[in-house]
Amino acid sequence: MSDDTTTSDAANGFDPVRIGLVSISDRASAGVYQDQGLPALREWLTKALRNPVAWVERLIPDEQDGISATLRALVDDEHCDLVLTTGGTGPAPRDVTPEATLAVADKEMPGFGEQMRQISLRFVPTAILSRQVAVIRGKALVINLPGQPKAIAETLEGLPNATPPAPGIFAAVPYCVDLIGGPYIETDAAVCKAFRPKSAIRAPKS
Ligand SMILES: Nc1ncnc2c1ncn2[C@@H]1O[C@H](COP(=O)(O)OP(=O)(O)OP(=O)(O)O)[C@@H](O)[C@H]1O
Ligand SMILES: Nc1nc2c(c(=O)[nH]1)N[C@H]1C(S)=C(S)[C@@H](COP(=O)(O)O)O[C@H]1N2
Repeated sequence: MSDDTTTSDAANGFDPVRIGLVSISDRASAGVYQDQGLPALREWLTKALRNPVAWVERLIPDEQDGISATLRALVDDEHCDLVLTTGGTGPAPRDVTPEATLAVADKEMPGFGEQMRQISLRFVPTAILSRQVAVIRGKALVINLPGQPKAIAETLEGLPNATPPAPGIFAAVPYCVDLIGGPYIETDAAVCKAFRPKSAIRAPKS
């Protein structure tokens, strides 16, 4: 499946961003049930981001080589700045998303997986079953999220207002993308407040 469309106001003064979304599910890709992964990813990111976004979406089965090939294509050919996957992170025999992601890595970013499991433990005791990883490939950040559609918003947004707070992983994404030479990602603070050191913050757009 291929879909590359641009949404939002490209003339709003924010850097354009290319985002790859990959839903990894045997049953959704075979049409046994309707995919909810891509819509959930896109819905949350559309709320959270102020940049104009070009989306590149793929719905694929849990096949390790196919997942790696998709990630390579999104980064090397489609020039995505950020790629988010959903599904295939658990312990079942066909859950191979972390292996497929590590196979295309230049660098591992273990903090994302650690933080996601911390956040998810606030929602489900089975959070420890998710082996999600994040990696850098070239100038792109690739992050695995769990397959439950509701886990997408849970891990990206966290529980910033709970006691104690649990910052969502997306708060660290914009500065990570800065550091690898990508576009300056700006968020709606009401959905997700991006964390950057003061010296890395650009003047806000009016
Ligand atoms: N893309 C999806 N769309 C809708 N629901 C999903 C999707 N992926 C997972 N789910 C739901 O979350 C549950 C756990 O996800 P998991 O990735 O472990 O799926 P699975 O059991 O490996 O099956 P499959 O790969 O066929 O989706 C699934 O059983 C399903 O109810
Ligand atoms: N936030 C959140 N994390 C979660 C879950 C969830 O419902 N919410 N489900 C867990 C379960 S039950 C499993 S098996 C693992 C792996 O899921 P995956 O194979 O769908 O990626 O994610 C875990 N992490």
